[in-house]
Amino acid sequence: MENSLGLEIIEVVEQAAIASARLMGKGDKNEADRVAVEAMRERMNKIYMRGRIVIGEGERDDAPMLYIGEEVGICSQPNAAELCSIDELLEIDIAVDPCEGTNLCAYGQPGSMAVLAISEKGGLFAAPDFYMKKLAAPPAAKGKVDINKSATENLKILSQCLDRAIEELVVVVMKRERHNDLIAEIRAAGARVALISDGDVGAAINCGFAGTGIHALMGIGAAPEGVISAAALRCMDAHFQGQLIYDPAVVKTGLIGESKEANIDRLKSMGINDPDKVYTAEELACGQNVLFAGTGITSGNIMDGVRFFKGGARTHTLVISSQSKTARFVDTIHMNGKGGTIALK
Ligand SMILES: O=C(COP(=O)(O)O)[C@@H](O)[C@H](O)[C@H](O)[C@H](O)COP(=O)(O)O
Ligand SMILES: [Mn+2]
Ligand SMILES: [Mn+2]
Repeated sequence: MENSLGLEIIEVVEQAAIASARLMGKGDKNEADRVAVEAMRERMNKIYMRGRIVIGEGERDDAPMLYIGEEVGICSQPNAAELCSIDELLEIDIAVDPCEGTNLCAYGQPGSMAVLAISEKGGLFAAPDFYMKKLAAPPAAKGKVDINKSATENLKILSQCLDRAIEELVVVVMKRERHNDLIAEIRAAGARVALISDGDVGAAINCGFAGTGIHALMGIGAAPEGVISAAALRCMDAHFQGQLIYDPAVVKTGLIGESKEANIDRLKSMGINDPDKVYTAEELACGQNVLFAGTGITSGNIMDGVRFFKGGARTHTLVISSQSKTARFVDTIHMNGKGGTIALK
């Protein structure tokens, strides 16, 4: 999968990032999202693959978005058998967030990125558009920290696993009312809190690398983003746990259905009978082969954002593979064919 689709998948996130980056700082998050979706779909439909979106923009069957269940790629066409090889006809599941951190992009803030994860059919958890309580931590703490433990206990464990004082730990938390108690607890335990307005996929991935200055992600974000984060962290052997949040009272903001009871029924109808189950990274991205790719739209801790120059654009992409156990940084110069000097710096 990595060999046959790797480069194509990189171009999918690169094209989405370039499209969104043209709208960076324009204050229009919906448009930044729309162009990324269109660019992603256009590029995906040029790939010899039989793809199905399992995490996308929702079940909108006639919306011009990458909707859940949408089939993408040349080998999804009815006459695919004539066009594609047996390998290309293998079904691929895809989780996308064409513009993760639309607000960040729209307001010219760091950390927005175009991301996706792929695996063979059934290899990614088809999470409902609910919220998810998340815990991400570095490989050294994998399986040792636990989302069922308090933040205070987890910070003690992290401190031992990383061999640094709690005061030297930084935990990323989304700045939301629902996290006020969590933030107070982390601070009281002695650790430092990095508050983010958006973009918890990037925050989770930061935990997988040493040297980012980020040691954990705690709190509640969106479930689809949780699956994409889990895919990346599973490939890195880092820690990720997620638990669906179905009670609107816990989330405080955002619309997640009429009531807790109605949400439990919705989960049951999707085959999720234990709504309180804690999922590991390996359960959320259980495929034998999992590939994550993300291109910076605006610059962040790990990836540079898109830089435009007279003759084209330059992108920075992170590709993480469970198959080859690699995290690759791909620095691409896109030439628009109209001449102009390529700036190396
Ligand atoms: O910040 C986020 C927004 O994602 P997007 O809509 O693709 O730009 C995500 O990283 C969050 O995980 C999540 O969507 C968020 O926490 C849910 O929104 P909110 O109700 O504002 O907390
Ligand atoms: Mn997102
Ligand atoms: Mn998005």
